[in-house]
Amino acid sequence: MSDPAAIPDARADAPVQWRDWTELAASGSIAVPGPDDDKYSRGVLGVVTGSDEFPGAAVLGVDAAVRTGVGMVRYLGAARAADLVLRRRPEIVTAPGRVQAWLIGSGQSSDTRDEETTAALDHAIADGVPLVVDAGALDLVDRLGAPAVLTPHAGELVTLLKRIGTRIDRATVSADPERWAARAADATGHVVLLKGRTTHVCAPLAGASPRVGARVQAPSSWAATAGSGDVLGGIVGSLVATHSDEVLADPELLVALAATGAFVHAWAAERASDRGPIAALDIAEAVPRVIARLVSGVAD
Ligand SMILES: NC(=O)C1=CN([C@@H]2O[C@H](COP(=O)(O)OP(=O)(O)OC[C@H]3O[C@@H](n4cnc5c(N)ncnc54)[C@H](OP(=O)(O)O)[C@@H]3O)[C@@H](O)[C@H]2O)[C@@H](O)CC1
Ligand SMILES: Nc1ncnc2c1ncn2[C@@H]1O[C@H](COP(=O)(O)OP(=O)(O)O)[C@@H](O)[C@H]1O
Repeated sequence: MSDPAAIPDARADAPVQWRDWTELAASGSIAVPGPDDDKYSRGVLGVVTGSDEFPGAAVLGVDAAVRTGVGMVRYLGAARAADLVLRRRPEIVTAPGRVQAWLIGSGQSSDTRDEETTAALDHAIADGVPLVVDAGALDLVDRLGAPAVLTPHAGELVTLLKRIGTRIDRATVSADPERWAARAADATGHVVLLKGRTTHVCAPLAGASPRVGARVQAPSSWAATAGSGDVLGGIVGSLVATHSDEVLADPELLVALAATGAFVHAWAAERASDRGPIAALDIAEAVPRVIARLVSGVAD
């Protein structure tokens, strides 16, 4: 149970203007390549995800990122995961080099992080480009200097808040996700995307109040399947990499990009599902059709 006495109230519950994220809103966050573009100008996503324990998460995130429209993905995570990523996606580059954004943490655990992964995460955090921080990298939140989106599920949000002295449980988060997503954004100073049937994206308080939050309602719950969040990480990572300069100029843009990622994920799940069960990779496979509809504005 939550312990109200443990909740610091100084900046608590500053107002948020919640906006339901629509197809029209999402269509504004898709970068369409032009005649002068090449793979680098479109944006490169650096990825440090997966581990010997959870190599599949790396495959899922990378596959989703490629299908969301990034110019290139550099995968710089664990060796076993890299083999699997290349088997699924020969387009991926495993050589180090410049990137426009990083996706870190999916399929990792801070408890079992090896030296190689630690070094790769250190590099990503020091790189100065925007980050998408998932699962097993959320413990690094205090070290993030560049603009970042944190992508916890309710359990991970509980852990995030515990680190700043707020002791609540998962049920408390689920009962009032708007409040706790906003609280986590303020506590960390980063945009927070709290996953669920309704996904809440909230910016930290920075000057003007109320700040903007975005809500994405999934049309069904078939996306609640293992690895689905790893796919979401790849989608959001791709959107951030393709808008890196804009994010560095205005970090609040991460709210629109993250909400668009959640929108694309929810509707890709819907398309893949056709009212039946789906696997996480099915969601990734349906992403291009959802993006095509967003950029054409035409229903098929
Ligand atoms: N293919 C891949 O590579 C995949 C990789 N993945 C990666 O795995 C990492 C861990 O992420 P996660 O969210 O699954 O675990 P975590 O946040 O520790 O929460 C665990 C909570 O769940 C609960 N719980 C467990 N079993 C339960 C049960 N049968 N029935 C009911 N409850 C059960 C458990 O409760 P407990 O057993 O302690 O009571 C605890 O509260 C992460 O890096 C992610 O990216 C995933 O995306 C999956 C696909
Ligand atoms: N009941 C639900 N209805 C629709 N989508 C859901 C539901 N529960 C979770 N999701 C979505 O599924 C994904 C689950 O992510 P996560 O919990 O990180 O799973 P995993 O770690 O297995 O990848 C998120 O995108 C979340 O928004």
